[in-house]
Amino acid sequence: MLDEVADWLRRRSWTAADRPLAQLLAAKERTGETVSVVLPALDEEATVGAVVAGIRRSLVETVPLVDELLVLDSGSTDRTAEVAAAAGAKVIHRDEILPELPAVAGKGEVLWRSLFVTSGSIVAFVDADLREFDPVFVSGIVGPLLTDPDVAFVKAMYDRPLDTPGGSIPAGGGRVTELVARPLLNLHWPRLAGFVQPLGGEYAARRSLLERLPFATGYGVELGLLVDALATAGLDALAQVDVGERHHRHQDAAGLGRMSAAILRTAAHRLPLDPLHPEPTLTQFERTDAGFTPSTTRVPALERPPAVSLPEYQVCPRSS
Ligand SMILES: O=c1ccn([C@@H]2O[C@H](COP(=O)(O)OP(=O)(O)O)[C@@H](O)[C@H]2O)c(=O)[nH]1
Ligand SMILES: O=C(O)[C@@H](COP(=O)(O)O)O[C@H]1O[C@H](CO)[C@@H](O)[C@H](O)[C@H]1O
Repeated sequence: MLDEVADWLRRRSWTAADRPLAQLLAAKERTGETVSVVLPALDEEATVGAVVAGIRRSLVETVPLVDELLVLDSGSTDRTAEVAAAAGAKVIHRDEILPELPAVAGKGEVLWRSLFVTSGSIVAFVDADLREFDPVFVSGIVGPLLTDPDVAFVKAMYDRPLDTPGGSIPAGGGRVTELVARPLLNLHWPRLAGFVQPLGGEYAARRSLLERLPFATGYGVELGLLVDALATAGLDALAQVDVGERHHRHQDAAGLGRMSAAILRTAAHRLPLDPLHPEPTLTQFERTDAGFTPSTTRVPALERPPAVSLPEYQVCPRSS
């Protein structure tokens, strides 16, 4: 892990408890910041209501942390819109936004379009397929943006069990994160190796940053925004907050394959042109009593030349 990342982990990695709600409300009052929460939703009738109700009850009605709560309908064919509206969200269909620019399918498409129909100086994105949702997912990621003017982009970090019909497998979730995104970032953007959940769907940022970034229209949006936020705002403007444990609906291997392809394409579009690091490493994280503890291992990079290029190579007669 780069020294810069180890230092970043000490300065820009927090827990939600580090900023009590009262502190956030006072900061919001003082700074005049406004908060929009956006839920991208494609056929989420089973879960969107509880997520919306949780945010509305805790962060709109009980305390005025959230000023705008929007469900962006990504072309649902179920009752997502009705359920979300009944729970108290504003609901806008992607086709209602920029009709002269026909919408394409994808999560990133609706996150990008949400910027045209929201007004908060801070925008927080929250998946609509979350289960056991806790409003701290929102207050945790919004907190640093209210109290630290130097921070512009905040990712949630959490334990990610894999919930199966047979039970919950601790740390089994985040499969594309562990198999695709984390290796990609460590190899090509090692300054982002400190992010525990680089693909997490819960993150918040200043509008003044988001409006200057391109949005990959598909599942590459999280990786693209993280890489571009680093390039645009610098590592010190990025942060992460531990908000506990995340449960969500899991896709099958085929779905994760399509997601991985989108992420790899988004990364390929941004690959830095500088030479590959001669001794790359991979930093992974484990939840311990001290929080998310990093462990770094070397990535084998040595390649042997073709055998024929060595004089020692004699074409040995094939043994019968
Ligand atoms: O084309 C899409 C794909 C996904 N989503 C939403 O984006 C969030 C994350 O998508 P998903 O749950 O499929 O990703 P996963 O969490 O499985 O990686 C969910 O609220 C989806 O409803 C969306 O709005 N449009
Ligand atoms: O992190 C991951 O590996 C994937 C899949 O998670 P699971 O293996 O189903 O827990 O989930 C995330 O990735 C998507 C692409 O960035 C995001 O859009 C989702 O919000 C996030 O859940």
